Amino acid sequence: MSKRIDVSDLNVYYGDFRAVEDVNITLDAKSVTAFIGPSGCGKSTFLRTLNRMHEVIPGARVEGKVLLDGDNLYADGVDPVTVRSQIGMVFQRPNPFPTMSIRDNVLAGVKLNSRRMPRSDADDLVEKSLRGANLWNEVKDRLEKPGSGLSGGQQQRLCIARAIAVSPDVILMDEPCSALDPISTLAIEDLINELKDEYTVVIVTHNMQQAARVSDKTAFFNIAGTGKPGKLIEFAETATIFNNPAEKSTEDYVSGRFG
Ligand SMILES: Nc1ncnc2c1ncn2[C@@H]1O[C@H](COP(=O)(O)OP(=O)(O)OP(=O)(O)O)[C@@H](O)[C@H]1O
Repeated sequence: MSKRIDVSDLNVYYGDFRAVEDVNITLDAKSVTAFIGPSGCGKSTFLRTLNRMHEVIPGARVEGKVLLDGDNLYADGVDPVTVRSQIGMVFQRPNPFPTMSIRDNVLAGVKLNSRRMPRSDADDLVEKSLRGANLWNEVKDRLEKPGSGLSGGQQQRLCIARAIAVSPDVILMDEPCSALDPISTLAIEDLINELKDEYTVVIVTHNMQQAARVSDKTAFFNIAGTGKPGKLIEFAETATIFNNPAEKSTEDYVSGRFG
């Protein structure tokens, strides 16, 4: 089930360094939100705080609130592993488990959450997830072969199948197409468009056309200089960000004048 994320007064630190300052934003359910901005402005750092993935980085910490349909992900007693099953993540480089079969890759997250299920239920889930990731027809005859035998674009769709197999509410994608060729990129973009019927999708991208093609709303982040924190400058409907932004720095960035 797709859920809304409300972020308030969020600051992110690596040790003493404040990497992201005072973000307030609402990410709508059943929609795609794109994060854009120049290198180092904190897009990935901020994205990771939405499912507590930053906690695997020593010294990384947050102040502020992230609510998933009203429930604070940072409240006392909330298990980050549970958070990550509600809010899945797809990374820049496709990262299937290389020696694991395609089938077991899809089921990897489900097994991690220690859900045991009968073989026929697992088969159904594998098919449903691979269909959901637009990969089923390409792999249905080789489910027992290793995930590493797929093309880069197929591997990324396998990772998306693995993410949706645990029935998350939200899918975070950190530059999911940056390692892919144009055809595979279009396949992922089509898929993102379909995923928003069921999930809240957030995507970090350096590709302006991609942000314009796939997202409903766009958040522009910027940084005043090296050593300064990244900030959310403007957040609006994607058409507004690209055609009629309120801030000059947004206009400069989307028109390619910097970044
Ligand atoms: N693991 C880390 N430890 C310390 N500092 C980090 C770490 N990861 C990122 N940073 C710093 O935090 C700031 C934001 O980095 P981040 O990777 O979030 O930016 P970004 O906007 O996603 O950049 P890019 O577009 O280049 O991927 C940068 O100054 C970066 O050097």
